[in-house]
Amino acid sequence: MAGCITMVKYQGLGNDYLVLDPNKNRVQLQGKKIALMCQRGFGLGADGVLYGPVEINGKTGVHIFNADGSEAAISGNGVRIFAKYLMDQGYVKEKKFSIETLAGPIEVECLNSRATEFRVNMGKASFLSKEIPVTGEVREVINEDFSFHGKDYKATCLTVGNPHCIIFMDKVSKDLVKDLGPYVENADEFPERMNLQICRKIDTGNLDIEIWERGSGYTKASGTGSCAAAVTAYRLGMVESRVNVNQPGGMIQIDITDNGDIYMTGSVGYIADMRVAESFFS
Ligand SMILES: N[C@@H](CCC[C@H](N)C(=O)O)C(=O)O
Repeated sequence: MAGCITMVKYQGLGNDYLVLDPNKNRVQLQGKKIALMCQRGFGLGADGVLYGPVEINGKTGVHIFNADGSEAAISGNGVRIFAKYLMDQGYVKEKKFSIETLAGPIEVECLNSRATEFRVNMGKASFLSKEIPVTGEVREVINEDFSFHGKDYKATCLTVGNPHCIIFMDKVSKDLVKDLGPYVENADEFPERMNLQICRKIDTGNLDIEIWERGSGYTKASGTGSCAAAVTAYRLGMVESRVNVNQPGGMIQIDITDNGDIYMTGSVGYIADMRVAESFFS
């Protein structure tokens, strides 16, 4: 249809993204337009936008944007969604391939014929303050005292390509993370802002998390958030190396290898092909 932009909507455990393919559309992406696209009232409604396939470091890659238009180096659900998009569109025929992101190359493996299950090597985590980043002297930020919105918490911070703060609680809920999330996301200690997961240990093989995403707010699932929660619980000796991370949108399975690689296994669902009026981008 003349004068329209095509986008494809997918979800990973209810964490929904719009895929905008520059090979099929001539558009200039700007933060405020991404934010408008993601709005659930005046826009198409999504937790973020995946812009690709594009060339990153000479390889096939994707740019990942949050609902406020900010760019994230990595998204776990986003990478699984983009892997499905590449297969659905015929860009990729193999079952194992790599997707380049601003956090580096991510190895993905399609686990079924419908391309709805993927296993992803998300790389290694770092708890080092200067890599996350967290202000203050260089140290590992493990079970450290923080004060958010006038209340004291023990928190662990790490990067899995993007920054995460993990706070263990006896009870987690949507209300709790929505109350605390904005204060953690924008705390002075976090120069690049922060993703928050509040986390409850169910047993040595299961965690329960609620998520407040940097740049997107409350979401039903987070792949990198699942990795961050599992690796933190493992580092603190709370769980085994295989952890089911339960969250409102479903369960993501995390495997931590002896050399510290984090494997994430989870589902992806196609939602719709969308035609968007070009005026929407003007
Ligand atoms: N939901 C995503 C995380 C997206 C990026 C995050 N909001 C950030 O800004 O780092 C996931 O599945 O990892």
